[in-house]
Amino acid sequence: MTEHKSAPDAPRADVYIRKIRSFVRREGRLTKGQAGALERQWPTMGIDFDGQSIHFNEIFGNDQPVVLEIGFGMGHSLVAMAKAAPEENYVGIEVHRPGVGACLLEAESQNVKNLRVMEHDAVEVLEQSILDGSLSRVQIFFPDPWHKKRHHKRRLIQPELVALLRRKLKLGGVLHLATDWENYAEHMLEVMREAPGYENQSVDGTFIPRPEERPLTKFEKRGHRLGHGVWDLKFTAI
Ligand SMILES: C[S@@+](CC[C@H](N)C(=O)[O-])C[C@H]1O[C@@H](n2cnc3c(N)ncnc32)[C@H](O)[C@@H]1O
Repeated sequence: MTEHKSAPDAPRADVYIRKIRSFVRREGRLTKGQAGALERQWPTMGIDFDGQSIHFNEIFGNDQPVVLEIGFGMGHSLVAMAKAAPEENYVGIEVHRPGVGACLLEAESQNVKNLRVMEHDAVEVLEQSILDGSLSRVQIFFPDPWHKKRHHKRRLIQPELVALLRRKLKLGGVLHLATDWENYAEHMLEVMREAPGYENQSVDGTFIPRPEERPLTKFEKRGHRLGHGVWDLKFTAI
């Protein structure tokens, strides 16, 4: 694994993997609380995306392991995980501004310090700014399932993305995925089985039991209400 890009501050225009977005930008209105938290906390907890390399040790002021969550929604589970593990650094990337505001509001009320957030497309951040071998864990919980077959190409979990994530993970790092949509769970397993450089942590080569460290997320609760199952996958970078 390379620890650094050869030209650390050059945008990686050569590695763009796709233009199909996994999200539709919604102009959600911020609550007063979310807007206030964004204003107060962004200067310390926000990372502006500028296409340049991000050096986590400089941002956090230490070299603790870094956990990245993609699409954290309202961020409550991300804040709970960061609070429960002060010996790790957490970075969340989300495109939905009210979610970013809600996450900062929760982080503020929980006095969480080992968390930074970005408001941008995670795929672009990974392609352009996150250094190879810099992540200890990546978690993607309940990504949009894009139910209709003609929309499956919008699903975040695709061979190109998991290959990109493999480069960003350290050796021995972990990719943790969860979904409440059976067809997406099968798709994730298929993609991961074919992905070079990963080993399934499941004893039977499929899914793992729900890990205790994953707090209940908003979308998991919604899945329960709708009578959906939940599928967790954990793969180690080898
Ligand atoms: C179905 S929600 C799940 C939210 C949360 N993980 C949960 O379980 O409650 C998926 C989230 O992923 C975000 N998202 C989708 N594609 C993204 C991308 N490329 N970069 C960052 N966030 C993304 C969406 O804005 C949305 O908030």
